[in-house]
Amino acid sequence: MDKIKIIVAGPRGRMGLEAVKLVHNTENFELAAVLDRKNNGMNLSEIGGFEGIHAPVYSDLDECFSSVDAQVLIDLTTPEVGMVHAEKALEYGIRPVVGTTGFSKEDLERLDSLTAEKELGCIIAPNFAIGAILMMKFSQMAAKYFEDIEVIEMHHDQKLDAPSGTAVKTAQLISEVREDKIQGHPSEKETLPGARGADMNGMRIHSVRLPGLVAHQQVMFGMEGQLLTIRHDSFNRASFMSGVKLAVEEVMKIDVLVYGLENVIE
Ligand SMILES: NC(=O)C1=CN([C@@H]2O[C@H](COP(=O)(O)OP(=O)(O)OC[C@H]3O[C@@H](n4cnc5c(N)ncnc54)[C@H](OP(=O)(O)O)[C@@H]3O)[C@@H](O)[C@H]2O)C=CC1
Ligand SMILES: O=C(O)C1=N[C@H](C(=O)O)C[C@H](O)C1
Repeated sequence: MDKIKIIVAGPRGRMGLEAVKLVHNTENFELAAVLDRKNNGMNLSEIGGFEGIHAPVYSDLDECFSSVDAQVLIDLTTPEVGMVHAEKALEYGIRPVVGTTGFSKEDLERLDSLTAEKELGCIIAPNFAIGAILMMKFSQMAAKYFEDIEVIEMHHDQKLDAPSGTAVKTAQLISEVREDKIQGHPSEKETLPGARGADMNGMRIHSVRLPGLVAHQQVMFGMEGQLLTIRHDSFNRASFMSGVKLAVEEVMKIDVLVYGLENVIE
């Protein structure tokens, strides 16, 4: 079987480093190149932490996509850059697997029409960890029975976007089965702005940022006399990698945009 040739964008990042290792260590994957805003023209193996992993480093998108023979781009950067990378990749016939979070509704719509136009698969996965996907699915199940819901997502303090992509996706999945409802006391007043968190269709989302954390979320469902809490914890970035592998394999089989790995996992 031919190997899937992959470009990783953001290789020096926390997730990018793990993704490079995953591609390097997976039998049917080949690391074709990396996209890095620094180190243009170097070989990845010359950069600290990547000894023995050989791949050309590009900083220019067009140069990279036009000269490298690749089928998949794994993007783990920032929302602004990730969107440019994904659009450009599709233009060059490369299928994006995007773990980067913080994309807007308009970004997703744009990628949806671009994938349709190009007839190429694209996967946007706010969370690659199987446990997190189950946490989201279980939350959607629970929301059929509990209408009062608060999401608490907790991350390391270097995270750029809030709320997390996972929290947004969780609230979207819940909104598919829950009637919009304003929660709390009808006359409640925030004496400190933001105290009640972000509001999505009446649900509240709270973002905690602390050093030492990796990625954690609990969804709390309240009802008279009872509380259901559904929680997931990622203690390291390796927890996301089986999902990245699955997404790369799946994106080769589809010709549409898939938003969320729950649509791929049975
Ligand atoms: N889907 C999932 O399961 C997961 C998704 N994520 C998401 O993945 C993304 C990356 O997270 P993480 O690895 O922790 O972040 P890091 O900050 O560790 O890595 C981001 C990388 O992007 C690069 N980058 C930043 N700005 C630019 C730019 N303008 N041009 C090119 N490259 C750029 C950085 O390069 P430099 O070092 O030069 O700044 C860095 O290598 C985030 O959006 C995060 O939310 C994270 C974990 C799991
Ligand atoms: O930035 C992170 O770390 C993470 N980002 C994703 C998100 O925003 O949900 C996935 C995971 O929570 C880790």
